[in-house]
Amino acid sequence: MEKNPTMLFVVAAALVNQVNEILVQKRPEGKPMAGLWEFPGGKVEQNENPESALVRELHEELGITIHSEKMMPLTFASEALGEKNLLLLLYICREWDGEAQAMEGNSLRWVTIAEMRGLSMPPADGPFIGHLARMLNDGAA
Ligand SMILES: Nc1nc2c([nH]c(=O)n2[C@@H]2O[C@H](COP(=O)(O)OP(=O)(O)OP(=O)(O)O)[C@@H](O)[C@H]2O)c(=O)[nH]1
Repeated sequence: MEKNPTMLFVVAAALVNQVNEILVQKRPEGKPMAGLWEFPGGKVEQNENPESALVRELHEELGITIHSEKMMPLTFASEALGEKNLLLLLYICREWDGEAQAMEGNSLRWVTIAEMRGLSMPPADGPFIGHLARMLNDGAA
């Protein structure tokens, strides 16, 4: 990471419940892209790998525990973000311990794919919806 300080590594999870709804959270006021709905997650810190960053972020944000063997890489997005390039890794996860709660006060919603299509989300997330739709319709996740 030190060799490429312009790259912003972010991990996020599509948490899917038993009725194929996906958890999204609203970006809080005061943060860039405030008010947009996003997948829970955040920046990978130095000396962290993506999976441990995701475990940490979901615990901080939602109070749940996920296990790395239960998270499957789904797809990624690469996009200019200010002076940096965002590399956003999306995982899909159907099993975790605990019940998701808004630990940081963000609004949370469980939405269907159809509902997700109607939400305002960060630009990088747009293509994720089609990937998720295919995955859930195939019954592969
Ligand atoms: N978590 C998350 N971040 C996303 C998504 N899509 C997307 O463009 N991002 C971008 O990825 C970056 C994640 O930063 P963040 O501010 O949430 O990260 P963080 O929790 O580590 O925040 P912090 O800087 O306050 O510690 C933001 O620039 C955010 O806009 C998404 O679906 N989920």
